Amino acid sequence: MILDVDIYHRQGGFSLEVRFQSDGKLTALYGPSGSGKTTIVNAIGGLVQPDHARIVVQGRELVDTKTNIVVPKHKRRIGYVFQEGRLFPHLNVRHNLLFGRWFTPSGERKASFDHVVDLLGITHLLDRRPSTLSGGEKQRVAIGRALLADPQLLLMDEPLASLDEARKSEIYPYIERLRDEGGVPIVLVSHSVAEIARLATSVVVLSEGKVVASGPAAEVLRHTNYFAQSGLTEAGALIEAQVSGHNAAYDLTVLQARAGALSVPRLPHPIGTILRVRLRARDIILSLAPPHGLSALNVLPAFISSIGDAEGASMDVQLDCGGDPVVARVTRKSVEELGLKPGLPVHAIIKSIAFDPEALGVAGQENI
Ligand SMILES: Nc1ncnc2c1ncn2[C@@H]1O[C@H](COP(=O)(O)OP(=O)(O)OP(=O)(O)O)[C@@H](O)[C@H]1O
Repeated sequence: MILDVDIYHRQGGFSLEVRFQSDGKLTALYGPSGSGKTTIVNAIGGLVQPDHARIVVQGRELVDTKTNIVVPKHKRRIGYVFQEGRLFPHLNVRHNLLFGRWFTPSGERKASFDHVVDLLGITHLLDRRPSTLSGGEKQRVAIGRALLADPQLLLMDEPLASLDEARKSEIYPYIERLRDEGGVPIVLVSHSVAEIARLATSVVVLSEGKVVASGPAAEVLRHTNYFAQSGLTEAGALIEAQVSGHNAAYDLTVLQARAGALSVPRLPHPIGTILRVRLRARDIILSLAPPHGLSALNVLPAFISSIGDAEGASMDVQLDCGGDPVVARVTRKSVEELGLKPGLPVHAIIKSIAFDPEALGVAGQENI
């Protein structure tokens, strides 16, 4: 187990009472403002001393208040990346990166400088000062600095929150590589369902200091009711699909998933690339009969596997599309009128807009 967390902590009028485990390479903590995400991260990192807790990282007990174990912050081997990079302005990138190393005992220095610099694409920036870097470049250097300290866990507290959408998209591939090739598990605090759908392998959903759901990303994201506020419209299924061809005449790329073939606006990825595709529940319509005369390109045959509880006017209908789990958010009225029930064969019509570039990420092996 990478992470085993059990915390009870009161601060002011807020009480945090959380218990979760994660074996994911990238565990996302998701929840509205004030739900306790930063407090958890700070308790793991040693910046907050919880009232009662047991925190185990990679089998190493960092805190157990029952037996009075509290490993001091500087001995926890936890890397931190904050929202703003917090680089030293008077040091160039190379010296900022090397700064992280000084605190690691020389016998435990494993991360190779060249590998980290290459992984994050910052080789050409080594002689520059932080003031000359873009926001995204600064964050990549901050991540590199944390990695070079050879942490057992990397905590990232909304590392992209201060960046605009273009800069975020620029940095996602590096976080994906870090997740897949960096060898250090990551805990990422995020407000954005789109971001966690792209990056996370495990998700912990928090609300008012409690865990609402936790588990593999694909499983948690399929339940739209966990994302009751801003995230509701972003939740849905995560499936893996392989680029199987490009259609130059129509500017389309064809992806092959277990669920079937999916056409999306042309992508730059070569044939064979495995992508993580997000099918938002709100972008899926159900039909009993195979549709005709429809502009949507993607229609997948499916069976209803279960129907969730009603949430106001809507319900989540969980589908089995050739082995791929897909979810459609439909009105209660439609569920009744169409007679939807488990076992019924249906056709899932996917509006092409669901395949925006943000919904596609390169999938590492076994990440879904
Ligand atoms: N030092 C403190 N003293 C008292 N209350 C605090 C303290 N630090 C945080 N809190 C309260 O604890 C609660 C959880 O805060 P926390 O920062 O963990 O939430 P969060 O989910 O990370 O929020 P955000 O997404 O806004 O960063 C909030 O109600 C906050 O006001």
